[in-house]
Amino acid sequence: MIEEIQFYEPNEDYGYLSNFADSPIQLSEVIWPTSEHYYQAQKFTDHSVQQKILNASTPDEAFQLSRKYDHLVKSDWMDVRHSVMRYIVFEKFRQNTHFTHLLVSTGDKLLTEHSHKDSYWGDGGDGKGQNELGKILMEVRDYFAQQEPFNYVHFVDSAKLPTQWGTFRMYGFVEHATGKEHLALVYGNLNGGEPALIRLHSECLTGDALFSARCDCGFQLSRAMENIVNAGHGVLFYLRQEGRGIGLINKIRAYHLQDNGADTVEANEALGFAADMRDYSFCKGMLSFLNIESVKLMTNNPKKVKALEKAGIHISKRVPLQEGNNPHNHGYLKTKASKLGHIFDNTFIE
Ligand SMILES: Nc1nc2c(ncn2[C@@H]2O[C@H](COP(=O)(O)OP(=O)(O)OP(=O)(O)O)[C@@H](O)[C@H]2O)c(=O)[nH]1
Ligand SMILES: [Zn+2]
Repeated sequence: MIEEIQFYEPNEDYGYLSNFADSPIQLSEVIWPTSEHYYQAQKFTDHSVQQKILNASTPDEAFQLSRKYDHLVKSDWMDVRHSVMRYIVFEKFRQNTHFTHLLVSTGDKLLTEHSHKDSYWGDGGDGKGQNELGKILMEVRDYFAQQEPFNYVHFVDSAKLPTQWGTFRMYGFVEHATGKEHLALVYGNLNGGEPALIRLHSECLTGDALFSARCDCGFQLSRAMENIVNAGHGVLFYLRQEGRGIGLINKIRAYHLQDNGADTVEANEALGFAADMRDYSFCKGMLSFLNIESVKLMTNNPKKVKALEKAGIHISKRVPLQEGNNPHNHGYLKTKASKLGHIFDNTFIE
């Protein structure tokens, strides 16, 4: 495992850590294009110089301008520059939360600005520099790693997932509280402005992978993915909540009780579990990572709607997902309606 992350150019790996990364920061009425613009402008008391730097078209130009006016740098700059840098790096991550998720996902790795030109903010290229910018970034990371929604999950990696309907981008997250590995299958562009069509799909190995007809999960999973592709954009969150949170082996024990006449709620309770053990709060971390605030939610389960609303997500619409009714799961569906509050059209389960 890499223990050190070296960064420098904004367009390279981990470029978001650079002060040159495109990350608008609003301070009172002013929007600074990057933390570099702000940092360079603070060297001067002359307002016209500050304006020129603010309006620089690139962080590089902002840097060059501060060199051009070097003779006007305020006398106490060397005393205050470190606190200016810490302030603006904190604000950059406070206001650009996707970067914050990425920063937190670096875990406890050493962050080093690998700069041949700067042995104060960087490592001097030979590793002997002070790396003060890296130290600030690690401080900021430790702070946000304790804050919601960054403390729920951390992003690890993503990859293409071609399917029969279309190619999704699969994002892998690890839930801090349980260590469980959850997925977000993203399709299309989520930044189009309209609410994303999403599904919170609880893992059901028997239904999702073993073609079980005793529940509706597998039928719902395929339909949900097809709906997302047809909609042009959306996310299927695949949540490791097997057995409504009791796990696969306990679900088999519950099925065994159901084979002997118990219903899906009675079976859970006979095993000492609540009817539904799932908690969706960690989804807040994945939704925030993807910058999702308003959704159309494919579900028949009002509890999921409430869970997302509690997480501060706006549900613009609940989209029913009534699939796979068959003689083997008819009783199960009726119990979900009568005991777990699921909403089905009469035509679906009568
Ligand atoms: N304990 C238990 N879990 C079950 C049973 N049947 C399916 N599951 C699990 O229930 C979860 C799916 O939940 P459902 O209640 O079917 O549907 P839902 O996800 O709450 O609601 P929808 O979003 O409308 O699908 C999966 O984790 C399944 O493994 C059962 O009889 N007992
Ligand atoms: Zn199932």
